[in-house]
Amino acid sequence: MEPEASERPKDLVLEFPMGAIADPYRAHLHHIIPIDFNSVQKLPESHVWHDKSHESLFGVPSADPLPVPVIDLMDSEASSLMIQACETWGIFQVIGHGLTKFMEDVESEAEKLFGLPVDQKLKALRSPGGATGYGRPHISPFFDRHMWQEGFTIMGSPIDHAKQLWPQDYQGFCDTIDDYQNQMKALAEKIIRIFFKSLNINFEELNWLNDSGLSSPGTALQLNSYPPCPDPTRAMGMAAHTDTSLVTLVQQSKTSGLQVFKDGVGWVLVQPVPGALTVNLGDYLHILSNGMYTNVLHRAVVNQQIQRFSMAYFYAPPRDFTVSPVLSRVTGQMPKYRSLTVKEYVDLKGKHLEKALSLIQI
Ligand SMILES: C=C1C[C@]23C[C@H]1CC[C@H]2[C@@]12CCC[C@@](C)(C(=O)O1)[C@H]2[C@@H]3C(=O)O
Ligand SMILES: O=C(O)CCC(=O)C(=O)O
Ligand SMILES: [Fe+2]
Repeated sequence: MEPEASERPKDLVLEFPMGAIADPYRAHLHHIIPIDFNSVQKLPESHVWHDKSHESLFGVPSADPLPVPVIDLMDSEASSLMIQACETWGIFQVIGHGLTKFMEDVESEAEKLFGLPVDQKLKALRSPGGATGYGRPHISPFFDRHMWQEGFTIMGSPIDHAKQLWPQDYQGFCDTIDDYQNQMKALAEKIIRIFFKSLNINFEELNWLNDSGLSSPGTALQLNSYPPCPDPTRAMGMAAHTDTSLVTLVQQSKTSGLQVFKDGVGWVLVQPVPGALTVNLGDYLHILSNGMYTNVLHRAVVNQQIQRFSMAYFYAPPRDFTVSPVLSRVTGQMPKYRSLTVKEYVDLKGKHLEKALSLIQI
């Protein structure tokens, strides 16, 4: 492996000619409408991925990398294991959460949704200014090629889009999604409490638990489908990115595809563990910890045989919350980032994607 292949790429987006519309909130329809995956036999030129900054999609790292840590929530050491995992990896898997039933239910709803005829799915298409509904990844406008993916983004209740997808029969989907979001929210808060405690932030004092007004957390549920791909080594499922969240809980189906970038190693596969949820640390915990906790760079690759699904639950602070490197106050080190509100950060990320962090560096 070339030595530079194991250095985390700094300015990902520079590798791609940015379209005129770099702001996801002003995406053109061609950044939103997925192709009809059933109708293509050969990988279209529009989906051939040019990614010069990383080693080839399926390149195996020279040294056998350590697997991503798997942590049992019932383990008395769970909290310190999570913290350890995030100083290095920025990602771990959790088992022992007792949520298997909810995970199975949501996966079968996702399968049902993406199995609908294309015309039906397009009825729930995300609008150019909108955040929720069916379509390509929100980060699509940053890339000059398309990803081999279709997604469905939910914020709060999915009822409006669900009615368009299943005019008579939307309730089951909505109930399953509501239950799942409630469970994921509780688990996300449990994990965030652990990290906040390590940073001397009192989660209870933040008063996010009361779900009203401006001070409620920003949450989203993203359902992803990656259809079988005729030429997987030349295509990309989900381009490399870090999540705009404190933590993201990712449920992978049995089929592997999620990869994380580990400094000094390169791309490492997150091996699906039955019943496990993957916890990705996002940008906000990275800033709050003054860079101590890694906001994990990750991507999803595709395969030729099996349609792969993933469900990602994003948990972010309320939009008016000021994110600043609190760890620097605790330890006396120099802050690496300037303080800014969640709203400001979202705007920066919408314009600059992964360069957003370097723009707020001190
Ligand atoms: C709450 C979020 C977080 C978003 C934007 C918004 C709704 C959907 C999320 C995703 C989901 C898919 C990957 C990603 C990179 C994308 O394209 O859309 C995510 C993005 C982010 O983490 O920035
Ligand atoms: O499909 C996956 O495993 C990852 C999806 C992802 O990173 C996301 O939705 O943010
Ligand atoms: Fe992600």
